[in-house]
Amino acid sequence: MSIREKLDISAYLVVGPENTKGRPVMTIIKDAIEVGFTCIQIRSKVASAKEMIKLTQQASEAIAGAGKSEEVTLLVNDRLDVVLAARKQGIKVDGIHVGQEDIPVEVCREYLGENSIVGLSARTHEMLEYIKTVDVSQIDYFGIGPLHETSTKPDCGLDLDGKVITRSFEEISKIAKLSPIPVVVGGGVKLIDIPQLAKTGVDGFFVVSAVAEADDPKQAADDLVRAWKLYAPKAHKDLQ
Ligand SMILES: Cc1ncc(COP(=O)(O)OP(=O)(O)O)c(N)n1
Ligand SMILES: Cc1ncsc1CCOP(=O)(O)O
Ligand SMILES: [Mg+2]
Repeated sequence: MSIREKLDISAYLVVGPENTKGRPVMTIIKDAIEVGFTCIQIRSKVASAKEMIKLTQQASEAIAGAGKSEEVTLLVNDRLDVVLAARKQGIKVDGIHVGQEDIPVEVCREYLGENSIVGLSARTHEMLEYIKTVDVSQIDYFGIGPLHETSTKPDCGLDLDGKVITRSFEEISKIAKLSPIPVVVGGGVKLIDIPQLAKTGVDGFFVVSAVAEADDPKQAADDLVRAWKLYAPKAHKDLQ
């Protein structure tokens, strides 16, 4: 099976050095992988290209060290240059996540090739219509949100008039039904949201602070994974 066919975005950690309260990014990534996170995105708005490549390499090694190279997907946020440079160095990195203001998905696909993951943040304005009608031929999943406003990304969900639009569970359910490709929801997601979020039928949740800022990141990650598996209709029930 190709990495695109077996993509699992059910428990998705987005993380960079600015999110960990000074703790090593790699410890948090290792903890998340160990308890069952299925996707890791390296995201930093402050790290240099060199630092991003190093983080990508360390994350890739952490995934391999856990024996999960075939099941945990490693993506880089925004930085096509970092993915290409990492691959050039022989690092296994599976693809990229981009937003509406980033490098177009067609360009990402052209440079990364068919056997890569390209994730896209859905447009905030008239999201439902956008999800129904946009050409998804180059995309593997949509990132949508926010569920709640979040200080991790204060501009998340900013509509054309400058107001932050959060998404209700009802709206998320509609999106899950209508989207031709998998959907992952993030932005303010906490453990308490997981039961309702899982029942909307989306394919997963993504978090930064619920894990990276937690007093005990490993416990927080474990709680999230267990809750998702308990409540998501599509999830494996192996932890019950
Ligand atoms: C899984 C996932 N979904 C959405 C985003 C947000 O991407 P974007 O809109 O490009 O914003 P930045 O993350 O680049 O600030 C994401 N990173 N991951
Ligand atoms: C919506 C979004 N997109 C990329 S980071 C982010 C914020 C998620 O952060 P948190 O899980 O800390 O609310
Ligand atoms: Mg982006």
